Amino acid sequence: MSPSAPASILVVDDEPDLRTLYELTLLRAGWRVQTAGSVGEAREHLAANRYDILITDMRLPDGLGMQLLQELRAQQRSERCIVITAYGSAENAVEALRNGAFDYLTKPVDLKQLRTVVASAAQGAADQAAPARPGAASAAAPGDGQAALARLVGDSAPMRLLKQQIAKVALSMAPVLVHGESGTGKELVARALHACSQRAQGPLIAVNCSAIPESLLDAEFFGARKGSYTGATHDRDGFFQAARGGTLFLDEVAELPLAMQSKLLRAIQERSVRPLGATQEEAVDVRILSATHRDLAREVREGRFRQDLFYRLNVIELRLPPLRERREDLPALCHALLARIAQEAHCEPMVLGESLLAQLMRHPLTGNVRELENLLQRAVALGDGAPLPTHSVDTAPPAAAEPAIAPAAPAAAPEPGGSAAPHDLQTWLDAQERTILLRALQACGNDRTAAAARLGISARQMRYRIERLNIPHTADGTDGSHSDDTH
Ligand SMILES: Nc1ncnc2c1ncn2[C@@H]1O[C@H](COP(=O)(O)OP(=O)(O)OP(=O)(O)O)[C@@H](O)[C@H]1O
Repeated sequence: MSPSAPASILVVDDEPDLRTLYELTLLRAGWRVQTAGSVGEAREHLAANRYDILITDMRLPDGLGMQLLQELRAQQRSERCIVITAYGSAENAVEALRNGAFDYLTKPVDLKQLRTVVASAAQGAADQAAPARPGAASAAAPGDGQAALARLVGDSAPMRLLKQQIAKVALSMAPVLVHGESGTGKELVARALHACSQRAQGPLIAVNCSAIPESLLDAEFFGARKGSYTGATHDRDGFFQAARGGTLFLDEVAELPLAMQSKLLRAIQERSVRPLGATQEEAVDVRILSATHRDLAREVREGRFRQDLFYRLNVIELRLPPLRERREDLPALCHALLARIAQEAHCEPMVLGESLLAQLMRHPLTGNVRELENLLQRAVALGDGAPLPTHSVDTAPPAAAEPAIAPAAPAAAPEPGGSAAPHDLQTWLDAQERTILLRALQACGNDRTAAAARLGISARQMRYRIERLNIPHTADGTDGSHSDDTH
């Protein structure tokens, strides 16, 4: 397709009335359309012509629309496929997306949604066909996409595979679940997926699901009308509306309470949301990405996560390898992180000494890249010669209640109100917070709810902070059970 020519579309449906309805809708929107009433007829058209988009019903008199999808894929054809599935048939929609469909539509097809989905597919086809500018990146990962992939530092085999997968799956509307331990870079993956997609010009709204108080979840996700709750002084958009035309990234999605999971499922299925206090649903054209460090299948088995939502979010799963599986990335990661630290501090990057690198190579780094970043910040603050803490942050014996990442020298860890300034405020603040949380947990016999109450924060906030700071399951370092892990 030349970037200026209207997209060409093949519509396959056995019901003549529907075929005509789709054809007229698409012609009126300015696209070129041909139609077929069966798999056989579609095959003939596809043998004779190239299209930008194939729209096919699932059930056809002589076979399944999915067969056409698989054949196009086997022939490595570039047509983007949109599958029309029966209402409520999540299996077909998910199977189509896993088979490489660009998107799906549910019967009865909403004509406005048809136009939106086709416009999105046509846009992607035009991007693919646009001649690459000299020095510009490939269509699969345009300039911003390449930059976002480059920000994901690492050239080890698992990272190379991951980057290939990102560039590939970014191109459709399929929901992606990013799975990886804390600090492995799940948010960076989500950003790269967005930047490599044709929605890159649209917004990316990243939401930390564990950080939102339960009572605000509805308004935050779906928006609220003026007066719908005390303090709602004006209409407010929610995350879904803010992400229109772009991507909604649900980080720590496993932490959503079950009631919210149902509402989220509905919003994804219906592609519309109803703001608090509103009478009408609003259509939202949003791609959903999500991430978790938990084993979501296990959360489903144990009744903490809805199976149907898991199924919808996990159409494509990307696994982020922990740092211990790609130790060879350490030097490049250190280099990139030191450059970033220097840029933020407006100083020259520290040159990584052999002995520090050797220490890092031996370090457990169970807190992954985030822990590496903290250790390097500490090394910059204290000088390369300072020995690293011997334990990883989340395996350090907390009985000593000394945060492993806390700068050791008094000058680097001043008392609040003291005259000396910390070299790195964030690391210092994190260290203080970690110590306070550990003390509260110890004082409350590891009861997180009680510790949260003692500190005047909600249990959700407590859980979020504990995870952010890689605090072990029990404040005495033993492997006890969670006391407040209800969802
Ligand atoms: N491959 C990488 N290259 C460069 N920086 C990275 C990489 N992976 C992670 N980081 C950095 O490590 C920090 C943690 O990354 P990020 O927040 O994406 O992790 P996460 O997996 O989402 O963690 P959590 O589950 O705790 O939220 C960030 O500062 C991020 O920029």
